[in-house]
Amino acid sequence: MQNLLALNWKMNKTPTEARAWAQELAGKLSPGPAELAVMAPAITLSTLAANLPAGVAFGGQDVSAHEAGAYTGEISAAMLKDVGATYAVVGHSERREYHGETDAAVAAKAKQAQLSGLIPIVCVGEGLDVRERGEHVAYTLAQLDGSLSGVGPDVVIAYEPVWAIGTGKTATADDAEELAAAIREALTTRYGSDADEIRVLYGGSVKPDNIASICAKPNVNGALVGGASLKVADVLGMNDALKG
Ligand SMILES: O=C[C@H](O)COP(=O)(O)O
Repeated sequence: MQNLLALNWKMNKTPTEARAWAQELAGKLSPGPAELAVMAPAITLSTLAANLPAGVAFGGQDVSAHEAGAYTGEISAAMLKDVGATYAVVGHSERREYHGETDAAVAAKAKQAQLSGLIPIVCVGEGLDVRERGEHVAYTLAQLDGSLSGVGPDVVIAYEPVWAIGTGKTATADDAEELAAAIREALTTRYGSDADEIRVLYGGSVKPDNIASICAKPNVNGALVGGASLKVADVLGMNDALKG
């Protein structure tokens, strides 16, 4: 399965900065080995559509659970699809923490994304307190179960331990694999053999110097990257590291 390098800019880059980033990438990227996808602020997506090199996908960082209508400030799945998006991140820990998103809300967003032909990237992962109690596997699988209620198998899962996000504390490759394997097993229970095609990403302080060992694990199929997605040099470094 081809690794997915999903680049989450979070609330960074104006459309002008996004254009410069995309043009720099277009000038320097050589094809493969990972699939690249930029999860960017919605206001930059048309600019990315016009400037990203061929083969580099993009998507939203969130999507509404509603199809259309009186939901001020929301972005619908159909809107993302119309500008050419392939993916939509749902249930990122920052949405769960700062916007109170529940597993049920995340599942509703993922379902709405799929109805418009987008692939949801469903994020799960435990906080430090849960990890220290040794309950990280059970916690994350319960979150996964609730977040996939009614969601079909055309999905990507991102395991992001919250304590490793933006902190410089990376989970070890073995930590990532422990959860990726548990997630794969849960996906197999839910989707049968379709689970073999579902990419399970790791996220949390991924950089050019640690991505290769993490993605070498059998159940890890790429990374969801925050801080190291902002500079083209780091993105090229991560992509090169996956060449092995
Ligand atoms: O979506 C990305 C994750 O939150 C990881 O962010 P980070 O690479 O800055 O730790």
